[in-house]
Amino acid sequence: MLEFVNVSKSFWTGKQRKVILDRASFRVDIGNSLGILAPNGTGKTTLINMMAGLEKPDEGEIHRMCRISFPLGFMGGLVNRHTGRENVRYIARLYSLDPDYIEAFCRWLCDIDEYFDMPVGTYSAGMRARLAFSLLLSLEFDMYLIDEGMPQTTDPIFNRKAGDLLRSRLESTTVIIVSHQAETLQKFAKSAAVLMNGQLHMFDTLEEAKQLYDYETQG
Ligand SMILES: Nc1ncnc2c1ncn2[C@@H]1O[C@H](COP(=O)(O)OP(=O)(O)OP(=O)(O)O)[C@@H](O)[C@H]1O
Repeated sequence: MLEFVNVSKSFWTGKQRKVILDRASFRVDIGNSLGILAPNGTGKTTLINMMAGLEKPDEGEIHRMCRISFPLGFMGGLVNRHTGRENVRYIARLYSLDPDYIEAFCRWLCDIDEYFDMPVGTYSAGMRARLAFSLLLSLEFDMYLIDEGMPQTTDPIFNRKAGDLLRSRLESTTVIIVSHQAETLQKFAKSAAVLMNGQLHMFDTLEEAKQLYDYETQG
């Protein structure tokens, strides 16, 4: 279970206060995958980062009662001066998992040959994305956080291999996915919400959420 209790978050831009959440309270239960609709620039990434613990709220409490993933596509956990192998073994130990298994899985999935044993700082953007994505798939979480659909690398073979794995994983787990369009949420969301005016408005179905979202964004 993931719970926000009276959480506020805003940014001061130098001219105005940009409010993302204003004393918002909601909870997401395991088994009830949630799709969150929000227009661009309203705080989707900030919200997902707060869920993951990457960003702190200004006020309020966030309770994480299960294993919550880092956001899909997040690469901040990789250390440039360490090799891919060192990075994934280190993270395996952080999660109390078998480093040999995690290394073998990531080596197989990201398929970057000798670069796996070279510092991550030498990788292309696509290689980094493949390593981060492989790492996420090698770890087991109770809830997966996804910002705007599946991240795509430019490698079609990797996309197919990793996409199939991700889809089968997500079908049997709990997903929180944020997007500015309902179609992206359709496949996974059991319930839905709209992020608006600092609040997360919860609905039982995506259709209901979409009605409010369309009304607010299209008039
Ligand atoms: N550190 C920061 N300082 C000031 N403003 C910020 C900061 N981080 C985010 N913002 C602003 O807060 C708002 C929400 O940002 P966020 O990236 O969460 O939105 P988003 O919905 O994910 O955007 P997009 O759809 O464009 O990716 C934006 O207006 C952004 O410019």
